[in-house]
Amino acid sequence: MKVVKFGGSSLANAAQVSKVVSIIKSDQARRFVIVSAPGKRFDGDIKVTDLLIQYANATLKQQPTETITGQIIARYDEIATAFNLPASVIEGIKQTILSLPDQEYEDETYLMAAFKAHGEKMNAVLFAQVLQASGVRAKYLDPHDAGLVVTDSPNDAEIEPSSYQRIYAWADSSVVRVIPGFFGYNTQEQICTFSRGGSDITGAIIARGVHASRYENFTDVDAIYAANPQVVSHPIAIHNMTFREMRELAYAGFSVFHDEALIPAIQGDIQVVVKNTNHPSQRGTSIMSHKRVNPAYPVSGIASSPGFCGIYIRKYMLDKKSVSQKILKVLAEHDLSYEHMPSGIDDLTVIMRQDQLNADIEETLIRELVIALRPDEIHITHDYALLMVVGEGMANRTGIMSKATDALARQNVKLVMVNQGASEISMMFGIKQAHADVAVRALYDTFFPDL
Ligand SMILES: Nc1ncnc2c1ncn2[C@@H]1O[C@H](COP(=O)(O)OP(=O)(O)O)[C@@H](O)[C@H]1O
Ligand SMILES: N[C@@H](CC(=O)OP(=O)(O)O)C(=O)O
Repeated sequence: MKVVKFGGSSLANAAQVSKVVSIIKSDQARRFVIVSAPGKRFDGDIKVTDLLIQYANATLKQQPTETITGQIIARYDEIATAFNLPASVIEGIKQTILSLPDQEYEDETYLMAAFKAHGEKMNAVLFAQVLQASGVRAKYLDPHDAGLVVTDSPNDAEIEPSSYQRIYAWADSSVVRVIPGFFGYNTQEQICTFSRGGSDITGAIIARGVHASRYENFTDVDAIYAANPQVVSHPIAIHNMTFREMRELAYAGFSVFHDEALIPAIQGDIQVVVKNTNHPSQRGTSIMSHKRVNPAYPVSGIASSPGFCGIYIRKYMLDKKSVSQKILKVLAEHDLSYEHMPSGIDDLTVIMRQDQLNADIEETLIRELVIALRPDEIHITHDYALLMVVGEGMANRTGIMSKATDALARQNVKLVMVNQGASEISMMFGIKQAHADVAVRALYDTFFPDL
């Protein structure tokens, strides 16, 4: 039995939804369908999740919301009309969207989570009706009834492992179950979402829960490519990759699959196949625990991710143990997380995601670090990107680092951080965000010559 997830691009309008119906009808093994909210129909369009975020913010600021709710409801109406669904379906969706501000929420963060989640919830309700109208025996299954319980972190939740046993109770369902992605409920029965792009996570959780033989993730590309196709033109497709390669690449910018979604798949040892809704017969990319490495191509992929900053600290006679403990304490007090902390004899840089900070938090952070560490120098540098070279074939190979740094030097890409050794299948560089695309292209041309 297979679990299939369709991303926002696959459900953006009625024409895309028709393709999804055909994909489900073409394989009886596709029993659990996870849906995202309608995504972008064209460049410059707005995803329903982003419209819902605007709606939540307008509600919180007590601003008018008619225009935004009109845009949200129109997205579902377009699909309901194309499939000739009864008027009661769109009426139900409309009333649910309009009544979101009238519900009770513990605070603003729970309100935001509940508004966002309704993009997927309404789409799953609608898509179950579309399937029925197309002759498929299908029913909506809410994450609550599926037993999908998550941690109490309204907009960045994680699965509670006890959920898997409850989900398993649905494994023998006699009808196709349509489940909204992206959210679950905490133990107080409040909606909490995963991080953005988190419908991939729901798909993997359901796949592990029902012991699926395969988790198919349908999107808008024929495969996962060795580099982002928006950066490198016509990159080579990766048809087989390992879980750990995908996890590192997803972390470093391959936004096609969420890095957290690999964890349930690894735990359940479930093959993940990324496929294209627009070309479902293409083989796509298979992600499993093992693969045969081609010695000619030790590198599988090159990724870059923007939005990092570094707090640079210089202190002579730096006692690493006490300094890092003090830094971690200050960060924890502000609920901030860091990604890397490379250090030298007198220097240390804390690399963090910049979206956690603003001018006020930065000022406080620097003030508290000065008090805690008495550094000789401290400053924050913004707009770094992390650049990652990943491949199972890199383990036990020499010369890869020098090839990479040579290629970057030829393009005048300055390295602010290098990390090799944390994982035997990857190396990481900190570079200026403005250099990221040039750097990805330089590394791609080096590791995939003549392709
Ligand atoms: N290495 C890569 N291979 C394929 N796609 C990539 C890669 N890196 C980034 N992407 C982007 O990921 C997009 C698909 O992911 P996403 O937008 O989340 O789709 P969905 O709406 O199906 O969830 C592609 O359109 C592509 O632009
Ligand atoms: N709709 C949510 C969750 C998601 O996974 O969406 P998509 O499948 O379109 O990436 C988001 O935009 O974050």
